[in-house]
Amino acid sequence: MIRFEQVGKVYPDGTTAVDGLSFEVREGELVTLVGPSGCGKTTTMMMVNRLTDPTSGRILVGGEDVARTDPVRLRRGIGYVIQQGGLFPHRTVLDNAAAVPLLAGWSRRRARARAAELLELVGLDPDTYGPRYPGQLSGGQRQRVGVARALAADPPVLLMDEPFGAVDPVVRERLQSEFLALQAAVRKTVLLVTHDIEEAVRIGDRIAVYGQGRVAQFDTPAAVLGTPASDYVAEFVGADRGLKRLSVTAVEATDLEQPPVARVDEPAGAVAARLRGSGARWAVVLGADGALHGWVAARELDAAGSAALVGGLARRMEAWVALGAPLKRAFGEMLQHDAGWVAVLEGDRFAGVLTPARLHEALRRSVDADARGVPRGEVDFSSVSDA
Ligand SMILES: Nc1ncnc2c1ncn2[C@@H]1O[C@H](COP(=O)(O)OP(=O)(O)OP(=O)(O)O)[C@@H](O)[C@H]1O
Repeated sequence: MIRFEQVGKVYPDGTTAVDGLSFEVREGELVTLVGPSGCGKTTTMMMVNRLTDPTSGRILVGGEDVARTDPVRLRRGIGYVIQQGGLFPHRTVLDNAAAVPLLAGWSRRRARARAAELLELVGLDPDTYGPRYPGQLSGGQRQRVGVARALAADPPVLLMDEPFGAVDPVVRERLQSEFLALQAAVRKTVLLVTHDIEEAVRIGDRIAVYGQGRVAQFDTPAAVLGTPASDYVAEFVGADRGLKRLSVTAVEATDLEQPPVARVDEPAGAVAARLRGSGARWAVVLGADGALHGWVAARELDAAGSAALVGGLARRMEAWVALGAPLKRAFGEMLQHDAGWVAVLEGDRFAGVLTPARLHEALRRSVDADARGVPRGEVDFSSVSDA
């Protein structure tokens, strides 16, 4: 969808910003460009929508050479999100979000209706935030408006330059999750610049790791972490790449243990006897439909009358993740709730539990798979919640 063919850029003062760039962003794919400051990431991006032109090679968007495409027409199909949102300070949030459709000649009414829809989509209530000015928003809210504005004309391609750069780490992670959920729904072809390797591996389908003006490695996050192409890449992704791997390895069904299970409508006595038989100290409690209801301790079953129903004794399951979520999320849940395990759900059905030992095995499996070049289960980021 976006294809770089031997692209080079030398600025008029003689600075070589990029040299010999060749890679392709497939339709619906999110590629992150990551690298140290000044390595040519922004220049790469600006050549796609012709804010600057290459001095050698060519760039194709949807099969068309951008050098032969009228810049105005080209930019209509390419949303652009820049750091801090790049909003017009003297226009309301609603009018900022409506800016691109208005430029494209939509009526004010239709553009505003579309803007309101997009604000809603990025989690901003249009009635509350629409009439405000950018100065009256938090950094994270401004970024969201920036994303809404870029999406308003429904362009197939999105360029994002450090879109989550100007906010604190907690907001940043939330914006990333929200954006990934949004991207799962809208499936744009995205080129996203960041200098944060953590962000690059978390959200990229593939990553281009930049050295000075060149791509040092172009591959999936798992491959970049697992088998860095050079010492430069290894150093850039960092010594803690084992930890980063937690972000890109999914919780799979085979990682799970199956604890004893009880139904809400079972009497406590029967379940207590079952647990005594197996030596287990607790059981997972499921509703009649197989959905997770909570958990119950053997001690509490013993203390209750044997005819009491398990459903009334169960406690809420605080620590849980969805199947396909990254291991990092599962580990985070364990730490946050001081839990020895987390429940894993598939939809709202209980799939099993992940224990620290199983988490460690999953991580090993992921390292081994990379060593053998075996593709691993995909991390389902839509399952990443902000709770
Ligand atoms: N208009 C320009 N004229 C001359 N040199 C430029 C111009 N714009 C950028 N450069 C140079 O080109 C190189 C690449 O810059 P670019 O902004 O693409 O890097 P970057 O990787 O996006 O950096 P950062 O992460 O700091 O934004 C740098 O050496 C920069 O100084």
